[in-house]
Amino acid sequence: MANVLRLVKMLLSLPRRRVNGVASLLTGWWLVRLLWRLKALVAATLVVVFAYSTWGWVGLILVAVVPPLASLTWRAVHPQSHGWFVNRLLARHRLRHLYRARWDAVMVACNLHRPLPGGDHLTPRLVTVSLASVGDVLHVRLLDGQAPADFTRQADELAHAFGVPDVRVVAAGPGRVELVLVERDVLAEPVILDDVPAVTDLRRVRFAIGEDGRWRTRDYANIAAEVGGGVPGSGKTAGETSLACGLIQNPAVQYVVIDGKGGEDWSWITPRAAAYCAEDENLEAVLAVVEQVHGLMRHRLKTQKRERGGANFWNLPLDPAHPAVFVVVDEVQTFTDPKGMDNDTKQLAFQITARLSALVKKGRSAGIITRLLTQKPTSDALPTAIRDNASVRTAWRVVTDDAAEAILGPVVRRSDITPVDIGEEMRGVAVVANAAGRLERVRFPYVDEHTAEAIATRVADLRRELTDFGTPTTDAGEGASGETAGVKA
Ligand SMILES: Nc1ncnc2c1ncn2[C@@H]1O[C@H](COP(=O)(O)OP(=O)(O)OP(=O)(O)O)[C@@H](O)[C@H]1O
Repeated sequence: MANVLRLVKMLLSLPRRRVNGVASLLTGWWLVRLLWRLKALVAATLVVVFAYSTWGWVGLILVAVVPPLASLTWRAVHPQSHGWFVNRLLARHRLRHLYRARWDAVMVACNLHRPLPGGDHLTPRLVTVSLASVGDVLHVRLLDGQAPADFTRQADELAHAFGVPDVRVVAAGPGRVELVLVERDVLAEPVILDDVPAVTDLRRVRFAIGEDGRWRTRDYANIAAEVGGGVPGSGKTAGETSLACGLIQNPAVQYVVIDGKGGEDWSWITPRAAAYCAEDENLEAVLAVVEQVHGLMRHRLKTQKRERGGANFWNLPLDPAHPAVFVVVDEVQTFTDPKGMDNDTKQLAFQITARLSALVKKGRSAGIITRLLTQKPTSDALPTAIRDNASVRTAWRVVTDDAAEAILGPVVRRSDITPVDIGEEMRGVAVVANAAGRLERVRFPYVDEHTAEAIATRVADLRRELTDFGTPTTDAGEGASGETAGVKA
């Protein structure tokens, strides 16, 4: 009895951790914990033992051959789900064995912990890891009182601690942050598509890939107009082409293209375009097309509520009988910059600019989205009345800060990210404002004109005349008729 009392006394005098250790040793709990930690190994061993004891050597051969064969078959039949599963396994493995093991030490070393009285400390919680083409993404729950900016300040230290060239910090919602461990610049390589999926939801239209390797989307229900600019050959037309290839596959979308270059950059869309005009000199033809779209806008604004039950196009169901109309004006400076024009042409240019300005200002609730592209992003080429009403701006490579500001606005002067830094060889890379209003670099995918033409031909039966939707016919110029070269309306 005295011995038992002595033992109890001794246990009570031991520190709590050591008591737990002794209890675990005596009850065998340590064995359960060890087996649980090594559960994958234990399960594999049990399968091998079972196979061998049941089928002998044949069982062992089956165990060695069946899983890789099953995996290969799965990958061949459904590569997406196979890739997803493998990535998940890999991400879990890295979370447990690579990142969680070092997380506390890294947080302390980078001063992102919070010391507690008594020498202990709290660290932000590493919730999970996902794999992106740019590198691993760590999903972190912040400590109370922390903000993503605390991590942004320590991005350099984090990059050194994790042994990667760069760490990008992305706010991922209240109390959450994502650390993107950048191992490669995904924007350095072109993204070439040999087909483009149809856009089914105009509120989530994929348009480019961000620096984390993920697609960026736009909500076209909230966009009246876009402006885009960049030096010749920077990728404006190609960027628009890849976007159009997805949109034209939607029966509730019609496309109008006016190409101020006067070339064949957009000829691929002819089979599917409700109106196509590649005139750089016959401004009457251009005005005729713009008048048609403007007429459709006015018609919708005046009749939509009475005929369809709502004044705002985007509150009504999307319907091929009432399609969203995308109007692309490439090299818009051809029509808006009056320098060097004779008086008659100036008059036409003035009318075109006035109509475009009205479309930009009032088109949204009529379901008309105007997209203006220019290689000359100055106030002559893009009148401020138009530019300032365009909520989405895309700057491909430009060479001056003034040009960058002309497209993106004054925000670019305060940002580390600027289209002036885009290298000449990085065609298709642009700077856009993300949903939070911050500038970011993206890469537009590239679809060659033959692929684009094949897509347009495939869905040519979705093409409708603008006059089918209540647009008054126009006699503004002979160039507006379908017979005139380069014009189809
Ligand atoms: N996203 C891209 N990925 C890879 N290459 C691209 C991309 N975009 C454009 N390019 C390359 O750059 C070339 C020029 O592109 P594009 O015609 O779109 O330039 P642009 O800015 O519209 O020029 P311009 O103002 O002279 O019309 C393309 O023919 C293609 O070779």
